[in-house]
Amino acid sequence: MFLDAFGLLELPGTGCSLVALSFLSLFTFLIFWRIWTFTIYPRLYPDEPRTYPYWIPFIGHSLSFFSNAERTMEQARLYFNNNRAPFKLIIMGEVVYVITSAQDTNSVYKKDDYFSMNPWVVELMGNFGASPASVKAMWSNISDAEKGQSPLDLVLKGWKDKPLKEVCVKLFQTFLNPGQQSDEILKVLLGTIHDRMHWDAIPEKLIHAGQGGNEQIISLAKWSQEVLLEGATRSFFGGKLLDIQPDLFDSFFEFDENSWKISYQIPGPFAQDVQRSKKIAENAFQKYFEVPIEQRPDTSDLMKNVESAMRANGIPPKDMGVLVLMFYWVINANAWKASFWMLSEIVNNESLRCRIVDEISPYVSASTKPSSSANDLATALGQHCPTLMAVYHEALRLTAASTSVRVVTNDAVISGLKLRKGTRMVIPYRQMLLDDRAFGHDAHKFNHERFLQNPNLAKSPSFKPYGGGSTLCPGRMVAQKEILTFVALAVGKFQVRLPQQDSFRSQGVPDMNVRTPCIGIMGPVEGGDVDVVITRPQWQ
Ligand code: HEM
Repeated sequence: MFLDAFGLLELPGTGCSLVALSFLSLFTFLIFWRIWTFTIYPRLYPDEPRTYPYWIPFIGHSLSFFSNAERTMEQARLYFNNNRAPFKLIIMGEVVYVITSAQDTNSVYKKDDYFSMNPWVVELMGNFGASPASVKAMWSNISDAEKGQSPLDLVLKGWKDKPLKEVCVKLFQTFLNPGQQSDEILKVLLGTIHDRMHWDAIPEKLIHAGQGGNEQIISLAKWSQEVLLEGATRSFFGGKLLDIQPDLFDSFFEFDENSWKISYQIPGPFAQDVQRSKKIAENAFQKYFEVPIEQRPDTSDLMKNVESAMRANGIPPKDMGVLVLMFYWVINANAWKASFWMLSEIVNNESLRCRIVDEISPYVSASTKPSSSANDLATALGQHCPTLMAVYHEALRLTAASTSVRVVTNDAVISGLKLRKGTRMVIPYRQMLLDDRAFGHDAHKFNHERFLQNPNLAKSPSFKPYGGGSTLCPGRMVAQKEILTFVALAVGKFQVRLPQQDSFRSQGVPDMNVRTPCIGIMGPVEGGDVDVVITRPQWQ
C-alpha cells in the first residue's frame, strides 16, 4: 500500500506490483533451490553426508547455531532419525561436517593424515592477534632456528624436526602426564589450593556476609574461580605474573566468557568486552616475558621450556603474550567450572554431602594442613572415594560442551560417506555425553549413581569430556587432581550448607549457560551461582 502510493511499483498492463512479483520470484527460486539441494542432490550423491535443510542460502544455520549450537546439532541429528551418520551444517556460507557417533569419532582419531586440528589453530592464532611472522614461527621446525640455552634437549629428543607448536604440546604432555616431571607443577598447584582452603585465607571479596565470626556466606562460583586460578597461575608462572597484574583473574573471566567472539570473528563493535579483557591479559604476559628469567625463578620448567623454544624461534615478547594467553586459557577455563558444578550438586543434596564427607574423612578432615603430600591425597581421593569420583564424572558428563575441531586435509571416507578435502569438521562430544543408549533414559539429568553402579561408564567410547586421539587433553590428570582436591577440602574441612535466608542465591543447582558458544565445560547462566554458609573448622 505504502509503496504503491509512489506509483512506481505497478508493472504496466499486468496489474501486478513489482514487490509482489519479486517476492513470487524469490519464493519460486527458493522452492526449486530447496528441492534441488535437499531432495534431488542427496539422491544423486548418496555417498555424501546429508545437509540439514535450511531456508536462506549463505546464512544457513548460522543464526540458530550462534544462539544455541548444541541444540542446533541435536535438532539436525534428530531430523536424520538419530542415525548418527555425519551430516552438514552451513555456518556463514561455510560447510561444516558434524560427527555425533562414538564409532565415527574413533575413526577420525585413527586418521591423523586426513583430519588435522592445525589449520584451525593457525586461524585461531591469527584471530587472537599474533603477527603473521610469529604464527609462521610456531609452525617452523625448532631446529630451523638458533636455539636458546634452555634444557630443551631433555624433551626434544626425537622432536627437533617438529614444528614449534607440536613441540609445545609435547612439552605439556611430558610435564603434565603422571611421572616425575609433573610433580613440580602438582606440588605448587595442589599446595596453593591447600593454602587457600583455610579459614583465614578466604579473600574478603568472596564473603557476602559474616555471621557471628564463625560463619561466612560466600559464593561457590567465586570460591572455585579464585582458588583454582591462583593454583594454576602460581604453579605454571610463579608469583611474578600476579605481581605484575594483581587483578588478572577479573580480566581472564571477562575474556573467557566472551572468547567465542574471537573464534567466530565477531566484528569489533560487538566484541569490545573480549578485546578489552584480552588486551589487559596479553599486556600482563608481555611484561612478564620482558622480565629476565633469572628474576622469575619460580616459573615452572614446563613454561621455561615453552618460553625458551619460542624465543629460539624468534617470537617477540608481545606475541609470546598473545600465544601464551591461549595456553593460559585452556589451562584455566574448565577446572573451576567442573568444581563449581560438583559443589553445587553436593550442597543441594544433603544425603550426598554426608556420604561424601564420610567417604573422604579418612583422608580429609578439619585439621588437614597444607603438606608436601598433597599429591598423595589427590591420588587417594581418586582411588578410594567412589562417590566423589562418580560426582566428578557425572558433572563432567552433564556440563561438558567439549568439541574437537578438525579440517579434512585429504579426501576421506567416514561411515561410508565421502568427506571433501578443505572442509571443516566438528566433533561435539556433548551429543555423545547425553546419548541415552550409552548412559540410560535419564541421560539429560544429573544422576551420579549411574557411575557408582557402573564405574566402567567412565571408559565408554561415548564419554570423552577431554577429547581423544592425538589431541587428547594433556592436562586431564592434573585437572582431575586439582578438582578433587578443591571439592574434598571444601566439604571436608568446612561445614558447608545452604543459607536459610531467601535473599541469597540458594534456589537449587543453577541452569547451565547453553546459549553462549563454548568448547569446554559450560558455565552457569548470567548471575547463576550458589551462596553457601561455611563454618569455621573447630581446629582453626
Ligand atoms: C575439566 C577440565 C578440562 C577439560 C574438560 C579439558 C578438555 C580439553 C579438550 C576437549 C581439549 C581439546 C581436544 C581436541 O581438540 O581434540 C583440550 C585440549 C588441551 N587441554 Fe584441556 N581440559 C581441561 C583441563 C586442562 C588443564 C588443567 C590443562 C593444563 C594444565 C589443559 C591443557 C590442555 C592443552 C594444552 C590442550 C591442547 C592440546 C593440543 O593442542 O593437542 N586442559 N582440553
